[in-house]
Order: sequence, then structure tokens, then C-alpha cells
Amino acid sequence: MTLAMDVQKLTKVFYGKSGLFSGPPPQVQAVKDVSFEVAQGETLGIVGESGCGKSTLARMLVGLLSPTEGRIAIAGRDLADNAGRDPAEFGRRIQYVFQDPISSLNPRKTIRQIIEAPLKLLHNMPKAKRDARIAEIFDAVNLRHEFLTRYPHEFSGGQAQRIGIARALAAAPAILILDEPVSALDVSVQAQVLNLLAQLKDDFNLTYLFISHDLAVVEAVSNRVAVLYFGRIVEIGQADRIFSAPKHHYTRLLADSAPVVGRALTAPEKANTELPDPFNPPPGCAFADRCPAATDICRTEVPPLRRMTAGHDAACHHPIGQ
Ligand SMILES: Nc1ncnc2c1ncn2[C@@H]1O[C@H](COP(=O)(O)OP(=O)(O)OP(=O)(O)O)[C@@H](O)[C@H]1O
Repeated sequence: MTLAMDVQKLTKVFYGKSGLFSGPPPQVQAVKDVSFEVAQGETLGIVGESGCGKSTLARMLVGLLSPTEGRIAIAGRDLADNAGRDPAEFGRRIQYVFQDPISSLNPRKTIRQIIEAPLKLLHNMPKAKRDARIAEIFDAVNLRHEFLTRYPHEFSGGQAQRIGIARALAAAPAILILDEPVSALDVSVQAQVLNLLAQLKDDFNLTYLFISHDLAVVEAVSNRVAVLYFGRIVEIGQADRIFSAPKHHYTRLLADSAPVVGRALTAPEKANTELPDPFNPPPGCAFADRCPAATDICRTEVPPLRRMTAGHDAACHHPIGQ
């Protein structure tokens, strides 16, 4: 197995403003001690509710945010640790596809200018080569070449997302971070974009990190899935095992709310659906107050991520069926 990405102990702390006499500034640990590996050609799904740290994690993985602690290695090379990062090096290896396709494209630039930018900035490519590359990418995402002279507002959501994907591919990355790439689209268009992404993965030998709150979509596209809760990975393993035989009570809660395509990831109504206060995190497991199996240890000690079965880890003091 060749590793595309190796993430070790990634943590991001945001600091609030402190008052003059009110002690140290408040902190939010948006991502805590997150480690995972992604094999080349694999799709790793990252699933979690709003506020669990998905965007913060994604922004660190593409170099838009620097981690407070931890490291990110791509194809064996360290790209970020707390000492620093090189945005161009990130850009050549890993690209980001945003949730909201139209607002993620600069409204004052033509589509050609948008797609050309990474070719100039990251690869210093001469004009003739740029034109050939743009034509190749546009064919790959099934867009008509006459669209190149138009502006982002002239496109539907599905077309704009194809343009966003084309822009990401132009840089010839090995890895795409897909951050809720179909959540803003109609269900019929979602399927087209998901099929296109599957095709492009084969055509360009890509590795995907697919971030979503939509359990059904994540299950459909991923080889493996990581479940994020309150900034930590609470379970990670093969997609089919994660949802059919979860080990963490939070994952079971998610899986029990029977996945339907397009269904938002919400817990059943009977459960306490509040996330803990990020400014005042609980000392133990962040899920303890919602968990049917919680005991005293859960309220005092954070459970470490432990091997449950081959390739299946969960962070729980009382894992299901163990
Ligand atoms: N710049 C920031 N400053 C302070 N706190 C932040 C900042 N960005 C995120 N947070 C906090 O970090 C936590 C994780 O936020 P994040 O946006 O990464 O979650 P998310 O899972 O992507 O949510 P959503 O799906 O709603 O975007 C939240 O408690 C959020 O309030």
C-alpha cells in the first residue's frame, strides 16, 4: 500500500480576545489530536455534525490554516508542522473543492482566467501548454469550451461545481479535499457530480478526502470513513463496517437514523442533541452526556482511539459488542 497522506496528531486551537483583567484568552480546540492515513487511490469519508471541526480540519489539510500542533505528510513529505508551511507546495499536491460552487469562484474573472491561475502560479506553465491543459481538463469534466469566456454567475450550481472541480484539477494534484461538494446541489445534480468525481478519480489517479454531514452520500462514495465528534475522530474503519457494525455509540446513533440520500446528519429526537460548550469542554468523553452506555470513567477520562477489529478503531470506554 502506498500512502498518499499521513496526518499525525493534528490539533487546532483558536484563541478568543481576553479582557484587560480577565485572565488568559478563551480557547476553542476545534480539532484535537487527529491522526489518520489515506492510501493512494482511496476515498476517505469524514463525517460529522455541524461544529465538529470538519472545515477546520479541511483547511489545515490544504494549507489554508496552520496547525497548532501535529504534522501532515503527503507522499512521504512533510508539508506542515508547527514550524511552518509552503502554500505553493500544498497547492501542487493537494487541492480543495468548496461546498458553495458559485461563491467560491471569483465573480470578476472569466472561467479561463480562473482555471489558468493555478497553471501560472503553481507550475509556471507557458501559454501553449496552458491552453492544452485547460482543454484537457474541460473535456474531462464535460464542459463546453465556449464556457471559458463567460463569468461564474452565468452558470447553474451543477455547472459551477464542475468548474470548481476543473480549477482544482488544473493544478494536477494527487489529492482532492472535497468539502461538502454536493450539499448545495439539487439531488438529481448531486448524482451527476458524484458520478463525475468517480470517473475523474480513475482518469487522474486521484485520492479523495470526502467531507460531509450526509451519511448516505459518505457511505456511497467512501472506502473508509472517519467519524468526527467535537473535534476528535471517535471511530474509523471500512465504510460498510462502520455503519453496519459500529463500535462507538455515537456512530450507532447516526446509523440508526436510517440513511436516506440527501438526509442531513441529525441524531434521533429522543437523544440530547447538544454538542458540549466548546469554551468549556468536558474532562472525559465529549459524547458522555448523550451516551446510553456512559459510566463514571466516561465523565473523567477521554477514551483513546483503540483497535477493535482489523482496520477498525474506536475511542470508547465501553465499545459496542466488546
Ligand atoms: N476562526 C475561528 N475562531 C474561533 N473559533 C472557531 C473558528 N473557526 C471555527 N471555530 C470553532 O471551532 C469549532 C469547529 O468549527 P468548524 O467550522 O471546523 O466545524 P464544522 O464541522 O466544519 O461545522 P460546519 O459544518 O457548521 O461548518 C466550532 O466550535 C467553531 O465555533
